[in-house]
Amino acid sequence: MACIQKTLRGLGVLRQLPRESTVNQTYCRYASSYKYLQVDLDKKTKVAHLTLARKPANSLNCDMMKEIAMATNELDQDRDCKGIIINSCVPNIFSAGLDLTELYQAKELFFQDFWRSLQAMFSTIYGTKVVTMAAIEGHAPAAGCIIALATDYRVMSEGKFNIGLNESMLGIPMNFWVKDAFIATCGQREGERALQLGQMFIPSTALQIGLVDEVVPQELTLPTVQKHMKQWVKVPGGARGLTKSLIRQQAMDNLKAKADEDLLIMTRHMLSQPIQNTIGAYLENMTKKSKR
Ligand SMILES: CCCCCCCCCCC/C=C/C(=O)SCCNC(=O)CCNC(=O)[C@H](O)C(C)(C)COP(=O)(O)OP(=O)(O)OC[C@H]1O[C@@H](n2cnc3c(N)ncnc32)[C@H](O)[C@@H]1OP(=O)(O)O
Repeated sequence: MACIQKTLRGLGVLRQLPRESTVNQTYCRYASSYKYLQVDLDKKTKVAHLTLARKPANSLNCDMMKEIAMATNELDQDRDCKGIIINSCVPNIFSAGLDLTELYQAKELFFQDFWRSLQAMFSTIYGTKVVTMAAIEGHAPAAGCIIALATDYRVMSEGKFNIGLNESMLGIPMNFWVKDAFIATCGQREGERALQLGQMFIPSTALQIGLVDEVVPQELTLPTVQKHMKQWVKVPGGARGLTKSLIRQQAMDNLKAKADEDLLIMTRHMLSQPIQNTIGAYLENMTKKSKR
């Protein structure tokens, strides 16, 4: 979609994307194109599955975020695609959020690329006119939650899983477009509470505050999303897509206009010694935990 490509180019990312739409892609082309994703488009149903596939936890490194943005963009331009379902091939984990090993002691240039890739991943999913849904079959902290927030409909599995934006608990201030996406989904009051407290939610509470739309047994999560997708793609795409754009355009414009400012602020925060110490300590804890 021209609008997304314009935004992405405005963000200064995805320079490697082709300018022209690549229609008539085959099933195979998608399946074999990515290192950290499986992308399968069923030309009959016109629904694609974009499966996050970076074991052990689908933590989002810079390349994976670029791949997600590229795959979404390709599908967005494919006349054979009307809907994208994002799910995970890692049992019990949708995504563990940003790859903290890449954020720890990151060099400034690398961090800039990393952060622009996060902006691009979000804005590509958020801005596509194609229907997007998330099948959240496990944990979805921080950037895992951000992917889900960018979609049109979220179904989460019952179980001892967490979803939410825990940044302030980690001593890191929220940035504007993540805050906006959360408030657009859950409302001002829930946003004020959840984001200041850095709250993580179990599925039933996530449902109560509107962070997810449905909670079902794990084995029914993907089938439930597929059922809803079947309904949504029946709605005439032009009208539905334009309505979606109308609703989301302002947030997209804001992100585009303030992307550089966001990058500057986040570079200052994330590379500061106190936050680097927090990330280091967090990583150490995770290593200790997985050795136990
Ligand atoms: C601290 C910096 C925050 C920056 C905030 C910036 C604010 C701006 C806006 C927001 C942008 C988004 C920020 C983020 O996404 S920061 C990342 C936040 N993520 C988390 O806090 C989750 C961390 N992980 C977990 O809580 C658990 O792993 C999880 C519940 C997801 C799964 O638990 P489980 O017990 O099943 O699995 P393990 O913990 O044993 O993990 C398996 C292996 O995966 C590695 N792992 C997990 N998470 C990450 C990660 N985020 N980055 C890198 N690696 C990760 C873990 O170390 C295990 O590895 P090994 O098997 O090799 O030991």
